[in-house]
Amino acid sequence: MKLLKVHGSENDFYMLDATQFEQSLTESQIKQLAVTICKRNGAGLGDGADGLLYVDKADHLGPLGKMRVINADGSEASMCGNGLRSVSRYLAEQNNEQSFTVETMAADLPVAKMTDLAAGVPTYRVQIAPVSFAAAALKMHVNREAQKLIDQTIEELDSNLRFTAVAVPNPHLIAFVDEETIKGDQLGELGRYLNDGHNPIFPDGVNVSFVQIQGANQIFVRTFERGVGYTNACGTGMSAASLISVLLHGDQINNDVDITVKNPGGMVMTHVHQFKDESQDTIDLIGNATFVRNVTIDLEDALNGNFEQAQFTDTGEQTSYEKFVASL
Ligand SMILES: N[C@@H](CCC[C@H](N)C(=O)O)C(=O)O
Repeated sequence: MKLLKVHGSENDFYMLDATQFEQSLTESQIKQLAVTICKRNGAGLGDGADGLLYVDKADHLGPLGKMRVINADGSEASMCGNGLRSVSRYLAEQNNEQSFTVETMAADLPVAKMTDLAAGVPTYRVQIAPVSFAAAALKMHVNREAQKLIDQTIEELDSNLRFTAVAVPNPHLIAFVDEETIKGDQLGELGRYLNDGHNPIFPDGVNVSFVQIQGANQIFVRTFERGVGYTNACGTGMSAASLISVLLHGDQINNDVDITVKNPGGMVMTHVHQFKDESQDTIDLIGNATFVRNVTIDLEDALNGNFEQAQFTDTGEQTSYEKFVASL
């Protein structure tokens, strides 16, 4: 089996092209593979990963391919912004196309190759959509079954932080904080509680992001992800944070020019497109799609967590990415 280790803003994944198999993997094999290879600290394949990007043929005419996203804990997500950039690059290079759509769980999304952010840093734009603020879409039960949560406190969580919840279409909970809070432990405490599978507010879990406004059209976002934990960046989280920044802090963050979104793993650009009907809103997410290494391993070995025979070949792209981050 061939795998590709990829990342977007150091949110890292193993990408698996399902078309290489004569017989499709079963659902339980896909989940088991994600859980086994993504483990960190030497327990998984290589340095592990935040998730598995499962690339397959599209189910219908139009898209160049289909992306499924399996988190490191084996749960499936409806969307992954950082992952979609790498999948877009993979499909672009396989099919010699620059602009096309990719099927995802909730929508076929337009993607395109862009000018590289820096030398040796391949860059793609992906659309993040559909957007919904509805509690039902978020599977959220908050503040006596409020239908939306926009810039409100949640007393059970914190009496000062003001939260906004939005599905893009995976669920996100966003709060604007100061520099000390963004660096502190509260994000992890909230993230662990809201993703414990028992809490009454988000029983299915939620991605939690703290956002700091750093200047005109510049924000910093740190995310605790559902199904993973802290990640270096979350593409849908940064897109959701950009939309909420425009909504709540339009004096500093607006749609006139791209928004610069810094994160612990690097930087992306976003652009929010707003419509009268907010369910039509979309966000462009522009950032690196770095292929770090090719991996070859026997499928049965990978499923059984036996990684001794795995072969790794670095692409050399990571050096260019690190140079780019150092220049920020
Ligand atoms: N890292 C991703 C989001 C992956 C899915 C998320 N953990 C979820 O369960 O919703 C991104 O870049 O968007």
